Amino acid sequence: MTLELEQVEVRIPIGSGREVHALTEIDLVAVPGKPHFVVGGSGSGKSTLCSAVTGLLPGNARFSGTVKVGDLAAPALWGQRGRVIGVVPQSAMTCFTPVRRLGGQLAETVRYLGGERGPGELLDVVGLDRSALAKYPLELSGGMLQLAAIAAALAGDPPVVVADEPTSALDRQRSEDVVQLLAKLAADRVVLVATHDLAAVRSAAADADLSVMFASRIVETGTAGEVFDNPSADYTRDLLAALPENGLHPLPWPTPDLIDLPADYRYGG
Ligand SMILES: Nc1ncnc2c1ncn2[C@@H]1O[C@H](COP(=O)(O)OP(=O)(O)OP(=O)(O)O)[C@@H](O)[C@H]1O
Repeated sequence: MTLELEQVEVRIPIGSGREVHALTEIDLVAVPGKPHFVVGGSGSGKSTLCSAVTGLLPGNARFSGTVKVGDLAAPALWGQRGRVIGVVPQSAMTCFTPVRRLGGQLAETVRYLGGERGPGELLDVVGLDRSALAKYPLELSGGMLQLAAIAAALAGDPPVVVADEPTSALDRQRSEDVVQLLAKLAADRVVLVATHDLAAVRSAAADADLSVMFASRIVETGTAGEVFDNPSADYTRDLLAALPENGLHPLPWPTPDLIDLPADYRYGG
């Protein structure tokens, strides 16, 4: 099953007739077999794109366009969160209650979603030792907790998994481990990952698909290796040059806030 976005737009009213142009003319196709990463600067729209897929947009957001998995399109798709779309949150801490052991929480999630794999099998899939089942969330490290959150996202056997900044609380090595795990999980399901962590994508998943966002639009899509070695958009070139390992050159053009953004706004003015 394929995840497809066609001409998706999201506008968020902020009062006095003004609105944030959070997503504009988004076309994206993510397929099983390789992960699809979405990268871009802060405020470019990565999280909103994830939310447009998972149905977790702000209540007052105006959505238009098509988001579908196979024949199931939003908004009906959004009602199948957990079963058709598994969600890995930015902070793993927010998806578990601190007062119950991990095993019970995972078992309850599996039961609720009607999943076929039990908590132990789910931990096997993400490479977390089964001893974690007897622990409280606060007894697990940040990296272990993020793996547990990925296990929870798989509890309903969804054909699509969406992860919004799954490495933002992790150090370099743990980030690469998580990106590698998500790439592995993409072998037989769609995996869409929003991240600012270009370095982790580069080192862990060079044959992944990559979309680059700037100011609410996707400005470039290709395989990660191609985009890193031969970027076609000016914004991608400048973003890569701004990485610490490339000399930390600041972006020469400003990043706009997205309030009432003119329709013809493009990087470089
Ligand atoms: N609930 C909201 N109300 C108003 N504006 C919002 C809301 N949520 C997001 N935005 C705005 O939408 C735009 C896109 O935000 P989004 O969080 O999707 O970007 P991002 O690329 O994920 O950024 P970051 O990497 O900083 O998380 C930003 O201008 C943001 O301020």
